[in-house]
Amino acid sequence: MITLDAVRKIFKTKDGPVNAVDQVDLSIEQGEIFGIIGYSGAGKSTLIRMLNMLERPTSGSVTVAGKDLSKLTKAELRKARQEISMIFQHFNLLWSRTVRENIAFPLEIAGIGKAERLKRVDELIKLVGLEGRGESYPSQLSGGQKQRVGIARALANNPKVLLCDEATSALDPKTTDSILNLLVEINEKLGLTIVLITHEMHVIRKICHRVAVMENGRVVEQGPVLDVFRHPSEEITKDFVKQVTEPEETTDLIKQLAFEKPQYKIVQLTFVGGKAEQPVITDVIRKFNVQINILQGKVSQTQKGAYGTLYIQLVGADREVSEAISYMNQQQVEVEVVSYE
Ligand SMILES: Nc1ncnc2c1ncn2[C@@H]1O[C@H](COP(=O)(O)OP(=O)(O)OP(=O)(O)O)[C@@H](O)[C@H]1O
Repeated sequence: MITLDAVRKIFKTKDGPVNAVDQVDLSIEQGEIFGIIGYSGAGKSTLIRMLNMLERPTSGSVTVAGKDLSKLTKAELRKARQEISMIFQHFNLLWSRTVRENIAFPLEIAGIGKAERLKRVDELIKLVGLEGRGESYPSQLSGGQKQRVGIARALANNPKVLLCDEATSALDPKTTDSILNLLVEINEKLGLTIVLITHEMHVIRKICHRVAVMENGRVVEQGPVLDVFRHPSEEITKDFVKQVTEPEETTDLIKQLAFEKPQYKIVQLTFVGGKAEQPVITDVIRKFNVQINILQGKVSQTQKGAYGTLYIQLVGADREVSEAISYMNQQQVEVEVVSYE
């Protein structure tokens, strides 16, 4: 559905050229929810804005639904943009228009007649769960409701692709969850391709099928979400994965234990599915003369199944502990001895 081939964007500034996006290749399938994660300044906004030519690449090509966007005339681009909608962190609603009028706006621009417009607005209001709020003004809505208007407006002309620019970053965790659930619902119901940018790994974890990690304008790692969670290869990806799997308190506790009792090993077990770790722990206790203290455990749900981490402390003689670790290494879990030097 979307192909980026050697895409670069260089901004000319008074301080010299800025390489915002540097030789990015990406391929996003139809019907996929694809996440791009990176810290501030990594080039995410610039990249997503090139997917609808709000920003033109300095070189390389962006193909969406079979069309090379940089080769389109102005009129063709306007038409193509009806198929590539966007929602924003700060909603970008028209404040003097009601919810219904905001949603109707792109339909007016597309020249849709009044009767059809009214019918379509009713459908969209229902789709995003805003029944009864059609006559309200944006200033009378909560953040989550405003984003629902943004989504309804973006869907008005039946786009093929929805671009989400930090769409939940201004929302509290509960509202974020409800908007993410709505995006999944739309993806499944309409078969819409969704590309989102974020700096929050739990957004990726919760709704994305695949993820690309950006750093200094480049995509440094990409893959199915569950694979990236299990085997992050770059340091930056490991940091993002920790946002979800390793709360700060755990890090502090582990550091303290490692300092106080350096002779005991602390091990992180990673497993896919909810039950995999249970037999391993029982087996280790039965087979080896070690005591196991469970420090922290967490199971996170992704679009493609559950992913869990468990931190344990192994207490026992060196040899028994090493043998227990080798044994765990041979089981259906990934094992990493944690150290904080
Ligand atoms: N219009 C512009 N002119 C000059 N430099 C720009 C422009 N837009 C972005 N940049 C620069 O390009 C780099 C990437 O910025 P970009 O906004 O794409 O990153 P980001 O990952 O989206 O970060 P953030 O989430 O903070 O917006 C930054 O160094 C930024 O200063």
